[in-house]
Amino acid sequence: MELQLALDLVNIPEAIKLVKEVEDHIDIVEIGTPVVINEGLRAVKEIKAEFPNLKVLADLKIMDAAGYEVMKASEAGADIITILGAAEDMSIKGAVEEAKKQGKKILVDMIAVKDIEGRAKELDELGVDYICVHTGYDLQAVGQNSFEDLAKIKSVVKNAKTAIAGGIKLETLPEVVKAQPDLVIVGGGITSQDDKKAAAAEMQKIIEQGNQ
Ligand SMILES: O=C([C@H](O)CO)[C@H](O)[C@H](O)COP(=O)(O)O
Repeated sequence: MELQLALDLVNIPEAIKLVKEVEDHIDIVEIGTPVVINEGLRAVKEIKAEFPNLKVLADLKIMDAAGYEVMKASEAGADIITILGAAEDMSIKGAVEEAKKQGKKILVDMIAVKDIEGRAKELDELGVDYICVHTGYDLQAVGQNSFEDLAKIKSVVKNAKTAIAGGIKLETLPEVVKAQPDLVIVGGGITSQDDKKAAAAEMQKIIEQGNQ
C-alpha cells in the first residue's frame, strides 16, 4: 500500500512548502484538479523539479482528447495521469496507449460511475494501471464515502491496482487499510491539520502496519 498526498486548494509556492513538510512520509504527490485549473501543468513541472524522488500524479480527470492530454502531462513530468471511468472506451484506450509510449501510468477515477463493478471489470480489461473509487467533495458534503465501492472493485479487478480517495481521515484510515487497497489518497486529512507532518507520519505508520 502506498500513500498519496492530494493537493487541491493551494498555489505552487504553497504546494512546495507543504510537500517539504511531509515528503518523508508520502509516496506520491497529487497535483489536484483545482490546482491544474488555476496554475496549469506548470504546477506538475515545478513540483517534479523540486521533488524528483517523489512520484507526481496529475489529476486531470480526462474525459476526451485523452492521448493528447496524457502526452502533455507526461511532458510536464507527471508519472501518473488520471482519466474518468465515465469516459468512452476509445478515450481510455488512447490514454493507456500514450501512457505506455511515455513510460507513464493511468489511474481511472470512478467518480460518478453508477455500475462500479461492471465498469471496473471493463477498465481492467482495457489495461489501465489503477482503478480508484472516489467520493468527491460534493458527495462528502452529504456524508458519503467509498468504502463499499472499494470492496466492489476488489472483487472484480484482476490486473489493475486499486485505490481509494475522498475524505479519508486519520480516524477512518484503519478501516480503509483493512480493505487493502494498493493506494490510499488523502487530501484534507493531512492538509487541513495544524501539524501536517505528524498527520502524514501517523498515516504512514498505519499503512506500513497494514502492509505487514
Ligand atoms: O480529487 C479530489 C477532488 O475531486 C478535488 O479535486 C481530491 O483530491 C480527493 O477527493 C482527495 O482529497 P480529500 O477528499 O480532501 O481527501
